Amino acid sequence: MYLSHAETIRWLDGVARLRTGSVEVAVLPSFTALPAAAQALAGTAIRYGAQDCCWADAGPFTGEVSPAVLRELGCSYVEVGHAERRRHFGEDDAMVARKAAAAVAAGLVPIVCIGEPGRCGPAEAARACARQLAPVVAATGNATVIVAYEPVWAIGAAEPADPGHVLAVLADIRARAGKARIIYGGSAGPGLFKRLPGVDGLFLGRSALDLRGFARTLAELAA
Ligand SMILES: O=C(CO)COP(=O)(O)O
Repeated sequence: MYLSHAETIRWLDGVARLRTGSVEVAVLPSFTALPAAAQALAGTAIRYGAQDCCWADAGPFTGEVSPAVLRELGCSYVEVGHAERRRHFGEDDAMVARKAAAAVAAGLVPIVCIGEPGRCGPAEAARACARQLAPVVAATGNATVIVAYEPVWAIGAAEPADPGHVLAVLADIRARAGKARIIYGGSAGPGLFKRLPGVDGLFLGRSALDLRGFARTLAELAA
């Protein structure tokens, strides 16, 4: 929720012109911009998705957005369990797991956000992530899932988490997450990817809003 609708449309037009090479790129704009994303990204390899969804496809859930409708709008992905959803909107691990399962059932790939809430060592962080991940793994089985490891304290911060910390927690997540791809988020941007060997991708917040920075990060992933 950093951009106005008009700014989002201009940003999507810029995203459509990015050179993605071999890198899989997906953008997750506000719900209200999804039809514009479909239009702007048509004919490109860039996929799009939403930042949240309901755990039900239809019914009396005023104000919620159905995963089936997201699929109908051409979404490939949906983010669930972002730290801000957990903190401001009371989402708990069980609810996030239900959302992930509903996304899978609707034909979407859930991007499930997990991460320790405060600064701590990698062992404690891994325990927090394991608690968040377990119900998701139980609810989604063998389905394709992307896990976004985002230490909550590194989101919106000046710097990403230390690569040593990230890689230690990532190893533990990988052991629990089956074949899920694992991406890192939390003040990610240019210069980070090469410092995180073994991570499957990056989850960009603010830095993607600057298209030149986005392009630089993409070039580093393609290298
Ligand atoms: O939460 C994030 C992506 O969803 C990360 O945001 P920042 O990259 O702005 O820290």
